[in-house]
Amino acid sequence: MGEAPADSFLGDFLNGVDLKSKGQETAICVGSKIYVIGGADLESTSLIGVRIFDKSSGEWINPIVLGTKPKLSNGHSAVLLNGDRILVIKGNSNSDDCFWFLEVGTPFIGEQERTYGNEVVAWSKGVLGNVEKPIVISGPSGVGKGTLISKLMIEFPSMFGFSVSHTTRAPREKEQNGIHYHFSDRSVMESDIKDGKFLEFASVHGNLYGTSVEAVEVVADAGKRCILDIDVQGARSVRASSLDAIFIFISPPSFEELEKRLRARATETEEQIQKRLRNARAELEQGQSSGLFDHILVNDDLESCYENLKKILGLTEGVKTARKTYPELVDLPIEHSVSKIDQRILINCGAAEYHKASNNMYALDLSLLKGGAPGRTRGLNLYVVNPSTDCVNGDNQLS
Ligand SMILES: Nc1nc2c(ncn2[C@@H]2O[C@H](COP(=O)(O)OP(=O)(O)O)[C@@H](O)[C@H]2O)c(=O)[nH]1
Ligand SMILES: Nc1ncnc2c1ncn2[C@@H]1O[C@H](COP(=O)(O)OP(=O)(O)O)[C@@H](O)[C@H]1O
Repeated sequence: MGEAPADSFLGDFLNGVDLKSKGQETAICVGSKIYVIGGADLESTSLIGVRIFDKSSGEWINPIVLGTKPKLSNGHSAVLLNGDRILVIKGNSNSDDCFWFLEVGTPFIGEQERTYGNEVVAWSKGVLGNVEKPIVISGPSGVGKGTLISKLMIEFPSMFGFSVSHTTRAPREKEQNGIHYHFSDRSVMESDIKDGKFLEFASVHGNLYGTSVEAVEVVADAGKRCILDIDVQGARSVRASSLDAIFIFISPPSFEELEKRLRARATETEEQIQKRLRNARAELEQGQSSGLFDHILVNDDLESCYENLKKILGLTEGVKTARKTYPELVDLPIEHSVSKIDQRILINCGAAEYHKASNNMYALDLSLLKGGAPGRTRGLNLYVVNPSTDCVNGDNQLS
């Protein structure tokens, strides 16, 4: 791409609140860089593209773009938040495809830029409402993690979803691809890890295991609470990631009992059993002493351990369905304007007769934002503003 002096470049865009737009493109200034969002993506013309104009060098940069990219719409608006991420609001889209975040300076981006040695930006889709925190379950092989998770999924089918990991280990007799694991080639998995498609990965008992961003997202998008069965190294990586989760370590009543269960399961060769038992000692030590886990449960009697697990998860009698807190669906018109007041974004749809959105003004509360790239940005609260009864007072409070 050619060079363009910054001022003449910005002159092509309309002025707005932190927002300059030109047809289907918006330009947002962050420090010495201008992020131009819209237009053709390098991979596909149906996706929103991102390029950066560096004011200090006068050069255009094509950054590495991580995360799922949003589909192009006829118009969007963009607002800079906290100087490190850009909220993109797409017109003519349903509420589940309306709000996107382009991270440009978050700690995640800093980390990725160090890895890639290149300019990086990352998309994450904004999710309305509050799905409860994912649950990370760790513990040595044979302790009963899978058994406890199956019990939860059977008793609460609409509430929990399992994060299906990728692994390079061979399937066991009753395991199905895509249900228990995505059984993968090491080279494919390694290349996907390099492309930023994994939330975490680890080498466990000689094989590669990993949680893809997608595995967690599909569960959350279905409005379900995600359960991850991963090893202690994976739990540590998730703790350091943007995924805000509850961490539970399952411990055996004794090492002898663990060995008994592992042998009785009869799914591993003697050599594999020996390897798992060796690793179990280290895992038990780390799991119980690292402070990484919020809860440690001893799986002695299965039923009482299961009851304790349910207590931790707040599952009392009568709670059987997912508590979905999604607000009504909205379909914002292409022509809309946005303004930012503290942690709230006001979206003005203009006169009702010109568009099919059923309301004129919405407020998007961002004060409880959680997560972010490479996963989803959650906790968006959208509500209708009634101008005749609601007002924005001097403290910038919408009341
Ligand atoms: N880090 C990480 N560990 C995983 C993942 N999936 C499974 N594991 C862990 O890998 C270990 C071996 O799992 P598996 O081969 O199914 O054997 P099992 O634990 O004996 O049933 C267990 O500690 C799992 O928790 C993953 O996606 N990431
Ligand atoms: N509390 C328990 N008491 C006795 N056996 C158990 C208990 N929990 C699980 N098991 C058995 O131990 C074996 C290992 O359990 P599994 O859920 O496969 O462990 P993990 O997923 O942690 O590797 C299985 O045969 C399972 O039926």
